[in-house]
Amino acid sequence: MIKNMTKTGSPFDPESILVTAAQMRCIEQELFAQGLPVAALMEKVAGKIAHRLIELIPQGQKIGLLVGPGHNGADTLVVARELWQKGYGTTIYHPFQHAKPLTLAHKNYAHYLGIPFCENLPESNPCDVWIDGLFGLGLERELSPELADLIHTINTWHSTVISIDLPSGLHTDTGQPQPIAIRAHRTLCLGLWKLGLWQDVAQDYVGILERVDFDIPAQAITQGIHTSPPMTRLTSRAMLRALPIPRPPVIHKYQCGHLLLVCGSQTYPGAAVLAALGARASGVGMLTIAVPESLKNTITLAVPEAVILPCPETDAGTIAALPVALTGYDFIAIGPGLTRSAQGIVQTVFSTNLPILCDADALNILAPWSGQRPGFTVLTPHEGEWQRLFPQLDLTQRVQAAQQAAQIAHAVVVLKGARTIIALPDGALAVNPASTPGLARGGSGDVLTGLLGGLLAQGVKQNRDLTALVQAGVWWHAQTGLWLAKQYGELSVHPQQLTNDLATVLGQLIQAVAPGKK
Ligand SMILES: NC(=O)C1=CN([C@@H]2O[C@H](COP(=O)(O)OP(=O)(O)OC[C@H]3O[C@@H](n4cnc5c(N)ncnc54)[C@H](O)[C@@H]3O)[C@@H](O)[C@H]2O)[C@@H](O)CC1
Ligand SMILES: Nc1ncnc2c1ncn2[C@@H]1O[C@H](COP(=O)(O)OP(=O)(O)O)[C@@H](O)[C@H]1O
Ligand SMILES: [K+]
Repeated sequence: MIKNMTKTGSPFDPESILVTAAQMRCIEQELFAQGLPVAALMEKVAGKIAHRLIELIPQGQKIGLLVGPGHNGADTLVVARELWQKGYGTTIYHPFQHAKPLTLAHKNYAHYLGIPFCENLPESNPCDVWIDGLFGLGLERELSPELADLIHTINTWHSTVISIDLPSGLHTDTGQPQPIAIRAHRTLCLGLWKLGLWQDVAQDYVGILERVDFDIPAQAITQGIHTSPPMTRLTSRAMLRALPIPRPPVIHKYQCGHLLLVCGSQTYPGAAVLAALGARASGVGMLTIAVPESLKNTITLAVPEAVILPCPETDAGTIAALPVALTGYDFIAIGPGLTRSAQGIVQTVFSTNLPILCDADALNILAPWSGQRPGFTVLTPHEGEWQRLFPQLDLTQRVQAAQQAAQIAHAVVVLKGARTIIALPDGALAVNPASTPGLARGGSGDVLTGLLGGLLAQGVKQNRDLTALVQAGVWWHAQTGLWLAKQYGELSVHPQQLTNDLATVLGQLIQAVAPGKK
């Protein structure tokens, strides 16, 4: 019996929680309802922001502070006061006629202190650093042309911009600019990570992402998020609870899972090799690879430990049929390099109730998606495959689209990209927060398919949390790319290199989080 789909990420590790604007508001309201004065929270939060800014900004730098009408602006006024009193040259830009009472109070006090105010931006950039406190999670409509203009000007000045909570103009939940947004060098996100900051579209705006923790009590977090399926951000701590899959001293290879990979064609023999090498890196106990019979030698040379299933092939060199019954395998991964003419075997595998992962051409053959299958199913589309699979789901809202697809297909949907999203049928969502554009090349996904297939074969055999392994595999794959990019540059992240380094990089990742652990 396959273990129920559950989520990783401790419920109270703030680093792993993603919230919408509405959830953050709910959490804040709980704090205020339980007696924490709004102004007290603001002082605490803004004090922490100011402390961080003093670490980041050398004395003597001229600082411009963009102050909005709400509490994002109020935070920034408190920061302006603290920086001013520490001797920084600060100027406040507050192009608003109205403001919330607390914002007004801090504005009056800043005037009383003699901090210079300006209504409008000057022609040329007067500051070394800008603090962006125009809007945070309260942005509720498109920016007016005047405000869009102001943001455009700041962006054209290319000076250092540090955004408070979110880059102003960015939608808190979708990460979409409304219609423009500050391009920050660094974003100091307050309290809990906002969902929008981790979307592909936001990556051009957020810069370096830091979270300013302000000790939100666990019960307030629970109260704010318990009514919706959890949304988590994959953290090393959580992922290393699932990886590496424990391997007791007395174990034999079949207890480490048996994966069947159905892949390859004469057109794409390499996809089968890369997927097989990805599976090897996963530690799977037994690997059987079904390929067109003409590829048998190629695969054997590349992956001598694999059992090859030479399949009858079409004139075009694609798999015509599977020569055996699909029994004895713990998991099946199908797709890499099949070409779209392998409909027969995709339907054969799909119509079983076995646990499977569909990638690449298996997805193209199953597109557009219809129906559900009883077995545990993982789909790993990139945006191109997505458009064929779920043409009705709007990809500009990646989060909602992934959640809807997971429910429609009753599958774990891995929507790959710069920030890969993993959605579950129950609506739970996880985002992989770090990767490298070095992975944006053909073959990276084939490696991921093999890696996930191998992990899931082990997971099924040992009755582990399969969705935790999908998340951990996505994280591991991206972290290995990131490690290579940092060590040797982005061009070093080619798929073969990835397969060579997955296992050793996992060892490094473990050492970084838990020195001494094997
Ligand atoms: N946990 C947190 O996130 C905390 C949040 N705080 C700050 O409070 C912020 C949220 O404060 P608010 O709810 O006041 O929201 P904002 O400060 O983000 O701005 C909302 C204000 O801007 C106006 N507004 C919204 N969209 C507009 C548009 N397109 N054009 C012109 N005006 C627009 C609204 O009418 C409202 O007055 C957070 O982002 C954060 O900076 C802090 O007070 C402390 C804790
Ligand atoms: N810009 C990017 N930044 C980080 N990771 C990326 C980026 N583009 C793609 N990736 C990752 O690289 C892999 C590409 O997979 P895929 O598109 O399926 O490759 P292929 O099908 O050619 O093997 C995915 O894991 C994806 O998350
Ligand atoms: K902001």
